Amino acid sequence: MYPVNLKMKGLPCLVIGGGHVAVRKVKKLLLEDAEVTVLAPEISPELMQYFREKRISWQQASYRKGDAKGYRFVVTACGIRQVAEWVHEESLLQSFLYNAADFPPLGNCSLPAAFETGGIHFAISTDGRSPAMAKYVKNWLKGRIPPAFGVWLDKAALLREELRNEIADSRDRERFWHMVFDDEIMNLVITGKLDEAEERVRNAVGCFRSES
Ligand SMILES: C[C@@]1(CC(=O)O)c2cc3[nH]c(cc4nc(cc5[nH]c(cc(n2)[C@H]1CCC(=O)O)[C@@](C)(CC(=O)O)[C@@H]5CCC(=O)O)C(CC(=O)O)=C4CCC(=O)O)c(CCC(=O)O)c3CC(=O)O
Ligand SMILES: NC(=O)C1=CN([C@@H]2O[C@H](COP(=O)(O)OP(=O)(O)OC[C@H]3O[C@@H](n4cnc5c(N)ncnc54)[C@H](O)[C@@H]3O)[C@@H](O)[C@H]2O)C=CC1
Repeated sequence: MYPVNLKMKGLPCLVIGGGHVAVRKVKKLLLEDAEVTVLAPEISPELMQYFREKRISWQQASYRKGDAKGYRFVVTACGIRQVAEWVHEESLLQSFLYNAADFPPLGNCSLPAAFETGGIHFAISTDGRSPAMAKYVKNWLKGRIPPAFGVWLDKAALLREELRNEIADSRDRERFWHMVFDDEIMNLVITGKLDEAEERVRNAVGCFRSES
């Protein structure tokens, strides 16, 4: 498994099937501003609502061989093996990403249980062995990420831009960031002593600047 973050904005995506699994995949794609087409003879009320609001296109049909052509990300969620086999063959010929939600071994990628908090993205996968466990671990982790992490990320991102020019050497920058994210400073962050943590970082910046 090779984790990767995909930019989906405007990407033509096809979801085959219109039941509850399709709804979950469509929702995630819409959150990323993908261009979504659903292909199914019947769709659930939730998808019908998206269709009426023009947030998705709907091809009211059963899948025919070749229908995936032109799409960059394709999901099968109709539970029909023949359809998944066709899409599998097409994914090999046309190199699109294929999430086989109904027959996972035929696809070339899967979706993790994911969440974002304070600008930090988490993705949990069990490599298809127990999606329910991935969901549980997601919720377990969600409740354990200190809100201060998000505040600290904002500070770190600003400092990172600032220091790119101020600490000339890339190795020094690397050493600096390892120091910022050590347990001592992060424990200050976690216990809400953000001002103290920031002061330590700023002092350290001073040292690095005078060294370089
Ligand atoms: C391989 C994979 C392919 C893919 O869909 O990408 C896949 C496959 C299958 N899932 C099935 C069942 C369930 N899936 C869920 C839920 C989720 N499934 C998701 C991902 C994945 N599911 C990929 C691997 C993820 C990993 O590596 O762990 C999540 C994480 C992400 C998402 O879908 O967006 C999302 C949680 C979202 C969240 O909350 O964040 C639940 C629980 C529920 O719905 O509450 C159940 C019932 C309980 C159970 O079976 O565990 C079945 C039918 C099995 C059968 O017939 O019995 C198959 C097909 C099969 O296994 O053959
Ligand atoms: N990956 C995942 O997270 C999960 C996957 N599954 C699997 O996903 C599949 C779908 O599950 P549900 O959404 O609950 O099913 P469902 O029965 O609610 O929906 C099936 C949909 O496929 C459409 N359909 C039927 N034949 C079609 C065809 N030839 N071409 C295009 N669309 C067609 C139907 O009109 C319907 O909209 C099942 O195989 C199930 O085992 C189930 C749970 C979770």
